[in-house]
Amino acid sequence: MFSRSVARSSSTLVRGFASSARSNRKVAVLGAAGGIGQPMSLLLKTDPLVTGLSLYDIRGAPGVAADISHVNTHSEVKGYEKDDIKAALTGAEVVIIPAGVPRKPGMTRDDLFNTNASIVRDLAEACAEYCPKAYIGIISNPVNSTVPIFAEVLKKKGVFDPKRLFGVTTLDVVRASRFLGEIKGADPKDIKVTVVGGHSGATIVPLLSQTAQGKDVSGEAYKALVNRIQFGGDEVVKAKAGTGSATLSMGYAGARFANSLIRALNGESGVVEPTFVKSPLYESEGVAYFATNVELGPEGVKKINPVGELSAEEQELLKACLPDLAKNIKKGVEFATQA
Ligand SMILES: NC(=O)C1=CN([C@@H]2O[C@H](COP(=O)(O)OP(=O)(O)OC[C@H]3O[C@@H](n4cnc5c(N)ncnc54)[C@H](O)[C@@H]3O)[C@@H](O)[C@H]2O)C=CC1
Ligand SMILES: O=C([O-])CC(=O)C(=O)O
Repeated sequence: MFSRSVARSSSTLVRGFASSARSNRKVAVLGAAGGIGQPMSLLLKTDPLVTGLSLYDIRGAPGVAADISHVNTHSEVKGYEKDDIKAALTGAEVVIIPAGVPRKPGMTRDDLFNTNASIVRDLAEACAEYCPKAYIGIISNPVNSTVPIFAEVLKKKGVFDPKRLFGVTTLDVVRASRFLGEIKGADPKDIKVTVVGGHSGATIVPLLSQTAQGKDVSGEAYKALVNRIQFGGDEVVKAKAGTGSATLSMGYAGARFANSLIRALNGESGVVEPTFVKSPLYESEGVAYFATNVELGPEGVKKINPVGELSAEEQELLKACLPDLAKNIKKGVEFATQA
């Protein structure tokens, strides 16, 4: 489906995965049999840069792996049962984690904390033990808290490297480019919107003023667009009416993030993805993790870009984001350090 020659000339998943120098890259997906895990694993199977896929879940991963393994691309696929996490993680260079429960209508992402915090903590312990040098992308919500939890566990185990841990916020930029494209009648592939902050409601801060197509959106249209980007997840939760949250668009976004990361690890320069990482930008305000455009390199995080020039509206959005984000981060840190 994604041919190598087409992939080389493309920078987006729409035409195929962007590709760079060939290397061996084993990717583990934890939560691989779930709503996100399955389509994301399928997309990773079609990525020419992924040479091995290790699919782990507490239930159902061997079946998903058997199914995906028939797709005729070169990578090897293996599925692992609940007690096989050691084998699943050993040798993994990139680990993407969508394990955990999704929202139902009426819930916030923070309402998932009680269930997902301990899932993420346990998976962090396993990663610390079996793949301490891996580059890890966290999808499990609430991302604003699960990333700090993961970091604290790695710190306790003495293996935390802030350059290797990422909260996956790619879906926010995917949505922003699609929604802005819709109102402008433009192809989303030509629209790049920087989205900063965190990954829930008011902590999601789109910087429309920094895009050619977004800077003249104003008044009610601006408010509606910002609201749709901030609450795009709720739109899907409502439409799915109790059966879950975004899975297919997240599978796409997660595979895109993994592809960018691997291209950077392979030495491609100029790979930039927005992602929620340990960041100095607002640390003095109690916000030790923050999403901005991050330049990725062979070491993982190469350069954390500042937010850049903000409009008056965006300054207000950022002001509203920071205290919420600080609370979410503190909650995660306290959970992991007290546990
Ligand atoms: N970062 C983001 O932008 C987004 C994050 N999410 C979050 O992703 C998470 C997963 O969502 P879905 O795939 O829709 O849920 P799902 O319920 O369909 O799948 C989750 C999978 O995780 C597995 N699982 C549970 N505990 C596990 C453990 N300890 N180890 C390995 N696997 C485990 C389950 O068996 C299940 O197969 C949710 O927390 C959701 O809120 C969802 C959409 C976007
Ligand atoms: O809304 C949710 O719960 C899932 C999510 O993070 C998203 O779709 O952005």
